[in-house]
Amino acid sequence: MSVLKAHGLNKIYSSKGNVVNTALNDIDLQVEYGEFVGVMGPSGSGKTTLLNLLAAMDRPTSGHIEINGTNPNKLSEKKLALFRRRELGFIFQDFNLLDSLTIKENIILPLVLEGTAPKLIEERLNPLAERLQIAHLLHKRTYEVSGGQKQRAAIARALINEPSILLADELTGNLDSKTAKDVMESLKELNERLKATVLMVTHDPFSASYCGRIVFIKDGRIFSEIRRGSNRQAFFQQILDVLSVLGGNFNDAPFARA
Ligand SMILES: Nc1ncnc2c1ncn2[C@@H]1O[C@H](COP(=O)(O)OP(=O)(O)OP(=O)(O)O)[C@@H](O)[C@H]1O
Repeated sequence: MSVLKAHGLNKIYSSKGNVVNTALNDIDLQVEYGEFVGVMGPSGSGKTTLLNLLAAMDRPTSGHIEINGTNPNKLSEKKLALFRRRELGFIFQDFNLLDSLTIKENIILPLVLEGTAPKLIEERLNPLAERLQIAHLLHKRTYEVSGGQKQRAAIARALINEPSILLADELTGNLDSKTAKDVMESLKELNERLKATVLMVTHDPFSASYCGRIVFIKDGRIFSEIRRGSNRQAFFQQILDVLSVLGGNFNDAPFARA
């Protein structure tokens, strides 16, 4: 069952009627229920643009998107806001937690906004916090916990309303390599145990090696796609091989880890 279907996506940035940039060109992408998909590509290849379109933050110039059977671009502003809150979970590089709230208040915010009953909120929160190993931190403020713990809280917040798909943008970009590994292992476990469907944009081949499939884009087009076998280390090597063919700027990526 497909959770996400994108067909023939084009995005042209223009200014005063003049084409400034063709950022995406005829992108077809399908994500199945329970998949863990990575999107990689050199700087400027169109990854953020693609994520923005899939997150319904921006509209394609042409093409069609369907998430859980709904085309978000056909919704009114009000319905779109609800759609994004119910169907999509977001994880960002800089966590996007509210510093004035506790970890628990941050995590449950999407349910509070929905007017969910406190009992149901607790029933959703507790197993998720346990699984992400942040149950002991729920009453702390964001500045009292580490970067990895903040990102775990952000993952919990993204999953608490059981979205159709989790969209992540460089979620390990602000984490050291050991913390990045721990966070990716947790995300992989949530993907496998809860069948959380994940689409993640990343520059980091190590983080990407936790995905089940990687889609590479170059100059706004799909360049290639690889699937993981049982061995993560072998997949890591395969990713490096594609990146070396792909070229572009991956200098900030930690190539040495496996
Ligand atoms: N608002 C905009 N107006 C005009 N051009 C834009 C705009 N946003 C992005 N672009 C251009 O579209 C292309 C794709 O950009 P995008 O940010 O999607 O790439 P990216 O792969 O996410 O890059 P990075 O890895 O550096 O974040 C680039 O050529 C970029 O300069």
